[in-house]
Amino acid sequence: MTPSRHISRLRLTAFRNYVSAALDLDQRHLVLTGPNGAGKTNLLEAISLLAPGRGLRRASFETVQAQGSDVSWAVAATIETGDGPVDIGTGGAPGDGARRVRINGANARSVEAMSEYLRVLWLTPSMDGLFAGPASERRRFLDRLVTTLIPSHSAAVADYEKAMRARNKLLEEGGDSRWLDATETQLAEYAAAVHLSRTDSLSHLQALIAQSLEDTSFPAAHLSLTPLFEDRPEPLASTALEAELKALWAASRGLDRAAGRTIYGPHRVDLDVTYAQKGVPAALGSTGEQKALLIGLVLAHARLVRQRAGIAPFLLLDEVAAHLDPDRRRALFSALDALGTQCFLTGTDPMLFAALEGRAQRVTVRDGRLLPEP
Ligand SMILES: Nc1ncnc2c1ncn2[C@@H]1O[C@H](COP(=O)(O)OP(=O)(O)OP(=O)(O)O)[C@@H](O)[C@H]1O
Repeated sequence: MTPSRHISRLRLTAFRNYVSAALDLDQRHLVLTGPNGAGKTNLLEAISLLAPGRGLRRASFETVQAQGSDVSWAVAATIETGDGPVDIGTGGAPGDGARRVRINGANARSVEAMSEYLRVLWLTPSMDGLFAGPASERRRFLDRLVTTLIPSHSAAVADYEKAMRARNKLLEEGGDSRWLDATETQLAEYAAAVHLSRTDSLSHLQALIAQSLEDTSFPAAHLSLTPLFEDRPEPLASTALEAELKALWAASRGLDRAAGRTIYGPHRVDLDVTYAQKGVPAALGSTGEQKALLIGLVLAHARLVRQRAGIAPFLLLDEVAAHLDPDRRRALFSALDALGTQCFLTGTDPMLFAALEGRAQRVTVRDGRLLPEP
């Protein structure tokens, strides 16, 4: 059994509409209610920044700085790990596009260092259009999923994209073929790593979903990547995949030069999502059905992180309960309890969380102030 972790203290300074706020927490879930614009999502966003990346809004760090304040923004949390508390903090100076991370008072060597102590997953209303929206959103969703399992994945994707821009520039400038050879060798190395991490993570997720197909509270998804090559199967071994990609790019230089971009590669694949039981594309489901599928996916993802990384992830569920009928809401709360992880839920109506009874702490949010309820 994975030891449960929880956030026992949370502090926000000059973060969006919070001037300064602190909250003591126990192991239970946290329910945040309050009127529109109170700061509920902002608090979830603050927690999402305890993971690598730009958080659940994908905002720039200049934007999270409280407007009109010249105090540096900061989010700090004490995590109870089972081996004692760990203090994790992140923040940046006003106008600074970067952020720093501190762990137990010392500067961390990288943002990924936080992943040793906690993982964070989220579901927000902005993900509602995931299945019917552009492929780039699904790739981003997939890469976040992979990064929660393999923290170095986001850096691998960034390396791949950088090498691809270098290749595009060389093609545009009519670069020397030896430079192109070297760039494509490097690109193939990054591409194979990115692609294999994606396929590997998806196959683990699929295996875990298959084990719980009989639980129909939230429909199970079947996920697959569109093929990397149009006319042949993909090699499973890294070196063979690198060789195939290198050959493909060498052969498509003329085409890519004319197009002004690299046409083929892992940056073009799409994540196909269907209902596992019905085999129907996810995008054809009703609004409520798509939401239920997303919830099922996030629950499976959380179980996978717990199983593979050995850390039960914190779950941030923004305005999820409002979309569910009472039976599904109860099923969601039971599923959250079964995960054995601390969940943070938001909503405007406290009645939506009545079925959670004593299993959650409640906080009212008003104008960037946190008011715990007795
Ligand atoms: N950098 C910032 N500085 C100060 N205030 C900000 C900043 N960014 C956003 N806000 C304010 O935060 C508020 C939005 O908070 P948030 O999105 O957390 O609301 P919410 O409680 O989730 O509301 P809803 O129920 O409508 O989703 C808005 O009033 C917005 O103007």
